[in-house]
Amino acid sequence: MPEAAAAAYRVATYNAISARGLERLSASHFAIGKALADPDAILLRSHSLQLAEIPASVKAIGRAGAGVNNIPVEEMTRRGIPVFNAPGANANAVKELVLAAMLLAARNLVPAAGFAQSLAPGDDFDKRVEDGKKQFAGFELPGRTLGVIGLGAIGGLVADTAIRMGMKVVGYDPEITVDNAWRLPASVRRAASIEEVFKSSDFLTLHVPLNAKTRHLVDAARLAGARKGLVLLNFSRDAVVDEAAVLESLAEKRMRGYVCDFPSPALQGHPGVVTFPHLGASTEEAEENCAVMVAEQLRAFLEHGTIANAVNFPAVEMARESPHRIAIANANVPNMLGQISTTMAQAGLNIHNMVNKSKGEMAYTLVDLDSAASAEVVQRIARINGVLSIRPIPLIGS
Ligand SMILES: NC(=O)c1ccc[n+]([C@@H]2O[C@H](COP(=O)([O-])OP(=O)(O)OC[C@H]3O[C@@H](n4cnc5c(N)ncnc54)[C@H](O)[C@@H]3O)[C@@H](O)[C@H]2O)c1
Ligand SMILES: O=C(O)CC[C@@H](O)C(=O)O
Repeated sequence: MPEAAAAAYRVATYNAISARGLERLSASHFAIGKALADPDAILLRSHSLQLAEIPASVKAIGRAGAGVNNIPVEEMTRRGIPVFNAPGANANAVKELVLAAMLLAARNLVPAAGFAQSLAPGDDFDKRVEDGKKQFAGFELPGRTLGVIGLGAIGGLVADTAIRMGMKVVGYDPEITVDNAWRLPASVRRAASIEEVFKSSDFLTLHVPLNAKTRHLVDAARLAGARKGLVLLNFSRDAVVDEAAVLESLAEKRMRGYVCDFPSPALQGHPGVVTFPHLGASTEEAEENCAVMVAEQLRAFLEHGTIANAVNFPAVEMARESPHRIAIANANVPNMLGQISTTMAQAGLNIHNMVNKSKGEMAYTLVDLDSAASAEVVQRIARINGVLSIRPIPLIGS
């Protein structure tokens, strides 16, 4: 493909990425293609890279969404590769589906719609409608208690909307950010423990990332302590819930229902379960928001080395004042900057501007030089113990 050969950067896509996002990667600089070979960046949604061989050419991964459990983030960090996501960009879409889930569970809408659709035509049609409806009588939401586990972008919106609908909300999030805490309505009650949320909720909704701490966060012991008649809503990830424990609780009629975004063979056909095909972020608006946000982040990183919303890298901004920029990811240990700048000085390079930020065990440095670093100097820096990746970033014309 001649265009691909001419472009400065190659982006391999997996899953359907909104065209509005891809437009942010101009054709003059970016060759974009499904599973393109030797990519500089990978742009995906739920496609799993966990067992994939990620090519040596890859410099960044962009997740057009929130959850990054489909990406081997720790391995990427060791390789000095940032993993970007789109925080909050699909939160409203998920919130709306959670509301739909609460309403459909409270009013028995799925079986009721199935019943109405299944009625055969006949003289007594209207009578059969009226006789049948009794079995689907439900309840209303005001005054009921919604437990929210995880009060980030989605959990915060769900809590706020539930309060506006007259529900009581009890929340649990030991790692809540100050900004998210400020955004919560004052009437959200803070639970002292996760067990307290199970004990006091009519509905319980999960909005945590899937990781080692949240795997099977909903298990048999917690469900045993739940309020009778609980409706569990899972729009987080399948493995946050122990499905076998949920099915047992439903069979014993302790739980009223389980509504989730993750169908599985074990859940198929169960009358107390409603599943959707991972639809939470599937709105035009959310797909566009996520794709635009992550495409812009990838473009800024590839063209200038700056970083916003990487889950494993610090945020780094530096106005471009030189065509000779170098980006270095390194272990966050003493004397890395000293060794890097000494190597540059020994090669006669003058540092025009520099920024260094750290996040956890890794750090990231952007250096603008007054003249170009030779390939040999770049190699010398790459060999410094603790340097994870190094990339000269030429300034490309518009
Ligand atoms: N169904 C879908 O299509 C869909 C769409 C978007 C997000 N998601 C899932 O929802 C998750 C949350 O998305 P978000 O945008 O709200 O993310 P977010 O990062 O804004 O919020 C996650 C919140 O969970 C909290 N948390 C982490 N561990 C916790 C724990 N052990 N107990 C309680 N709280 C904990 C964090 O402190 C944070 O406030 C994503 O990671 C993803 O797995 C699903
Ligand atoms: O891309 C999707 O359709 C799902 C995204 C969602 O699971 C997320 O974590 O943002």
